[in-house]
Amino acid sequence: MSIDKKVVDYSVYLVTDSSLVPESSSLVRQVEEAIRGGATIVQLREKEAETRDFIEIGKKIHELTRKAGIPLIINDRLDVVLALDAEGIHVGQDDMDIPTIRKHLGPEKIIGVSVSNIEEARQARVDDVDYVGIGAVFGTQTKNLKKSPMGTGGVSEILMVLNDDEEEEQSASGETNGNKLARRIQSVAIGGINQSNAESVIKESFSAHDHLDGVAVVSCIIGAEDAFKATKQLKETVVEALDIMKSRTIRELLAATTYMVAAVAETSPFVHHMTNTVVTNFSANMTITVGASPAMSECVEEFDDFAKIPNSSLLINMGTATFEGLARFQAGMKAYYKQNRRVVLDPVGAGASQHRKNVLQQLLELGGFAVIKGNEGEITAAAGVEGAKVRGVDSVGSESIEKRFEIVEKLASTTGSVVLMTGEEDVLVHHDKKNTRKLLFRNGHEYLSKITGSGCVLGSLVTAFSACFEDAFLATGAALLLYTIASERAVETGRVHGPGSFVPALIDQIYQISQESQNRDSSWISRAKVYPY
Ligand SMILES: Nc1ncnc2c1ncn2[C@@H]1O[C@H](COP(=O)(O)OP(=O)(O)OP(=O)(O)O)[C@@H](O)[C@H]1O
Ligand SMILES: Cc1ncsc1CCO
Repeated sequence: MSIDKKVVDYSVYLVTDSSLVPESSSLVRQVEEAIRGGATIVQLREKEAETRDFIEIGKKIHELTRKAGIPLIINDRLDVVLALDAEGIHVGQDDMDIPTIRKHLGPEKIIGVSVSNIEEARQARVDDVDYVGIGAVFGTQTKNLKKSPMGTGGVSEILMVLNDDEEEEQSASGETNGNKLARRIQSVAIGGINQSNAESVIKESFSAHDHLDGVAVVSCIIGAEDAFKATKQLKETVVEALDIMKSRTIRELLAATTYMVAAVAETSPFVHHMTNTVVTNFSANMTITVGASPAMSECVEEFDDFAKIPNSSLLINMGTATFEGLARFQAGMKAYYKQNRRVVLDPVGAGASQHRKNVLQQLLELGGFAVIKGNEGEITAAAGVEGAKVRGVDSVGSESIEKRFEIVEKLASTTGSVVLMTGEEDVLVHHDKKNTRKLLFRNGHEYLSKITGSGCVLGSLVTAFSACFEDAFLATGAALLLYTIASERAVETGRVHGPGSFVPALIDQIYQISQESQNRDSSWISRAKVYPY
């Protein structure tokens, strides 16, 4: 059975090294077990082997890979590839040049090359290889490194150029270079990767427009007493992490978040709050903490002036809305829309009483909200879905994830707004003409549900962020990540003994993350638990 190289799965890329095989096993046995455990591609790398031995062992391993329908790649030796009719070759920077190899192997064979910097990645693109091995990510016992490990940051930099169409056009300088990418170059990271760091390697190694396709490993499988179990465990981790990072939306969000947090502090948007009487002080403090500028006002006479302030935005929070309050909300919305400003709605307590339902109905009729955010009960009521489980301003009880997405999508499609449903897990959806983006977030500490106004102050952050960025979906996601990751870090300071001491620690951590982001330190974002849906 021949293997179509266009559909090869690079997720668990096994590289052999017979010197690492445990005494109780053999290389063939380790590879067999690895394939059974889920290895998706095998590279035979036997630097020390004589040609005859290399071919002998290659035949046995090729039999295994053929049976499993996965490719066998040969390290460096074109003659061995030809002798075995293997599926491809992997070469280093000092080995035979790619055009010569391609001439001998033809278009159907897989050619991979090791790259360790941006120039080599650009060259790999020009040479039209099928995949690159990016490394070494970490120090490794299986190879004497000539260069220092690049870390996941180095992998990201390479992924920034590897499949960048704009770069491709620039490098072609207006001419057709004949090598224009017809397809994506696949990529695996290599060097010191194992079961315990594979997830973070994949999650940290991304750029907004590209991601890894797998990890290449040697010792953690070849040297394992139980190669089947070792591979199975690695595969589960890798598949889950790749699923997340293949989502362009997630990559865009993660790549943008630190920048957005810094930019909010640097541009200091004005956040006009028409909010409830319970949370005014908390909301004002939280707004200041991210570097934005709050003002609480219900005075219709000054709305036009406020709306004209550069980078202004309006938050309407229905928490203690009266009938007279409704008219003020409407006046506020009109003043801000007149200046083309963003308005965010937090329909606090929607569904709790007939009065709130009426107020909400009229606000939605005027519409135009950049973002609508609320807890499950509130968003369910706003979506017009029967059975919202509420008690006053609290949401009680939870539907299945599927049902929650259904509700959020309904509100997002009827209003055109970005919709965020909060809770232990947060659901974020936006429908626009081009596409629908849907994400599930799992950060946040339980103490957020033990204090009043945790949703309301998140509304302040969402409003500040959406004042600064055209893409209100990413702005909302960034504000949510900042807030929920800060809540986790707050508790980890060791200074939190309950909900009371949690609040100041939360404010401190939001401030801290904002400072880190302004210093271009984005390491905090690797805590993000965000999933495609
Ligand atoms: N059990 C939990 N574990 C982790 N995070 C939570 C939990 N409950 C809520 N959160 C987080 O708390 C924030 C507020 O969400 P929540 O749904 O509690 O808002 P709310 O009910 O509108 O709050 P309030 O009405 O008090 O302002 C969100 O960021 C959410 O992710
Ligand atoms: C407790 C409460 N009541 C009206 S608004 C509010 C703040 C939390 O939503």
